[in-house]
Amino acid sequence: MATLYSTHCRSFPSSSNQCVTFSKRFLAATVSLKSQPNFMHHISVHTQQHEGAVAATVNPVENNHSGKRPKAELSSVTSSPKVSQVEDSFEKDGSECTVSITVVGASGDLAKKKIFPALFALYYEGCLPKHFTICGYARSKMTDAELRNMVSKTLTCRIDKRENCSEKMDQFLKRCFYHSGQYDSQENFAALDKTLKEHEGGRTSNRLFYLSIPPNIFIDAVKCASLSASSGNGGWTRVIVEKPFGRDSDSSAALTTSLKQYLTEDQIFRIDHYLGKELVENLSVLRFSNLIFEPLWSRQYIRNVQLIFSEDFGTEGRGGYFDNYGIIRDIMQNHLLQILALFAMETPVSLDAEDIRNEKVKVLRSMRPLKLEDVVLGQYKNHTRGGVTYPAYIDDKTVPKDSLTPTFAAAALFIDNARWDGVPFLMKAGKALHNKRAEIRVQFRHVPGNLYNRNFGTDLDRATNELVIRVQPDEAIYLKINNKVPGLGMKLDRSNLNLHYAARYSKEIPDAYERLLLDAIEGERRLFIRSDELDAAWSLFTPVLNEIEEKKIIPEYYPYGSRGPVCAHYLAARYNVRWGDLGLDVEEQ
Ligand SMILES: NC(=O)C1=CN([C@@H]2O[C@H](COP(=O)(O)OP(=O)(O)OC[C@H]3O[C@@H](n4cnc5c(N)ncnc54)[C@H](OP(=O)(O)O)[C@@H]3O)[C@@H](O)[C@H]2O)C=CC1
Ligand SMILES: O=C1O[C@H](COP(=O)(O)O)[C@@H](O)[C@H](O)[C@H]1O
Repeated sequence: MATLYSTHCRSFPSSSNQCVTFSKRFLAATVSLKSQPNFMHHISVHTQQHEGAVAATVNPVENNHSGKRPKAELSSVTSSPKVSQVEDSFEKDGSECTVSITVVGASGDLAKKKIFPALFALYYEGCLPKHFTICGYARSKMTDAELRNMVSKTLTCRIDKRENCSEKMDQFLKRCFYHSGQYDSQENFAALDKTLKEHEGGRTSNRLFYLSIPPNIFIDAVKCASLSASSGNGGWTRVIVEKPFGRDSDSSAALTTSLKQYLTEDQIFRIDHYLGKELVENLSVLRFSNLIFEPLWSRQYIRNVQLIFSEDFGTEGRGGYFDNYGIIRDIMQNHLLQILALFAMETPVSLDAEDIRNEKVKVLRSMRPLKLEDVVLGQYKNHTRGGVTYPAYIDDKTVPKDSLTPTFAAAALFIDNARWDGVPFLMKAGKALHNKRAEIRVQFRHVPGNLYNRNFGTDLDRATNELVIRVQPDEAIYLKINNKVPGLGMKLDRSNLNLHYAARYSKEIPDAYERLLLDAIEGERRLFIRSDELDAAWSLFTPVLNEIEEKKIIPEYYPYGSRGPVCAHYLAARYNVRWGDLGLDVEEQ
């Protein structure tokens, strides 16, 4: 089974008698579960006729809501006439399971922009189970038809497969329903439970709640969902929680404690959507499946690592949320730190979620808490270019005029372990900069000796090998090397060995939310944040965040659309580093 690792879409065959169908990827990732007798006694695996799919029939080990994938079960069923008119997947023998996905906060920005489109993409790709229900839940009054109309505006057909798209959209929308209610009303959630049951038609119900709501109402919603709308008949109940997971160590711990009053850790899927991005997912593959990289992956050969995030727009309507958090909490403590952990962790024992997350926690716990002198803060100010005036951060109506909240930060972090001792991990994240980009840059040490030094002139950094993993946009992995310019002379040049995804693969890259939603449905936790990871992440940033707030540190003001504060260069220079994204080679622009 270990050789089955594959990113093939996980299709759900329609034959009955299969509560849960797993991807090859999942089977590979769960190899280590062999050692858990309870798991292997209750799972039988057989291959499907068609290429790429492997199905597993799972019998219940015990009947509870732990959210572990193997606990799905078969159930007896009674048909709901209302539902059976809509859905053709009802199995008369009652052997089917169903998944109900409730988007809590369905009227909001994230739901419209990301969650519903991702669910449609999964449906389009045949990745959802045969029988499923999607239910929007929010306080706004809406009919099913109004929800469908709202959702339909943001659904897109996949670029590489437009066939039957509108037909598929209609079919998908018929599976979408809406239920209006308060987030703190058990009664309203009990009514939701009733609606879900009607759609589930007596099948074993697996329930996924996606909390797409502001953090101050997370616990109310979790309490009500858990007490009044959990799966009641042997299926699992899982909750996807969106960031922010608190704003420092204490509030994060308090959130975890409150969540655990109603859910087990296994049921909580803390989402960091950067972990669902294709090139972040590829990081471990690149490193652990290519002999040429892993031996170089240490202080011996790597001079510094840079994690860079930039956006070419400001807070744009999200200032109310952002002002309470700032860029360090919004991007660094989660997205960039998660990438860093995956980049720097030791080889996990297996691809099992717990093995990977154990290694991530270890590396996070080996890091030094960030110090104020290793941080640069910035905030964007207005700027007029080409007759257009771009607003300052404090021009956002939801932001106080005297706000010191950083919209840009650069930081130098260190991992005090044998592999990374002394290697600066530089982070840079900002809004309203000159471009939109997320990338990992690995700068290698200079070649020892001076055979070709004079060909590089005085600037040895020009000759440094650099591996760039461009997460977005225009995904690519390229390695900067030195080579000879063809001809009779001896002139050296810099070139890129380039894996440019758009040129190499014609298939559209799935959105991060698609991968993560599918993982949550399948019970794959590898890309979700465990509570001890979260604690370790906050421990690194909480002291400096407190100090920034207590000392009211004034950020450096940078013009909207610029490259950000100049001080970021001084920070890098202190560690003998030059930001790789500045002197961009022509082919990188
Ligand atoms: N938008 C984005 O790009 C991203 C968002 N997130 C996180 O995802 C979650 C949802 O984000 P987003 O959709 O932007 O959030 P919204 O502010 O759009 O809120 C979602 C819904 O929650 C309800 N709501 C809003 N404010 C309140 C309130 N004070 N009390 C009770 N209900 C309220 C509203 O629905 P109704 O009034 O109908 O009940 C609203 O439509 C948040 O935790 C956010 O931090 C994370 C990453 C990116
Ligand atoms: O989590 C967040 O991410 C977005 C950036 O996500 P991307 O996938 O578009 O790169 C960021 O704009 C937002 O501030 C932050 O909360």
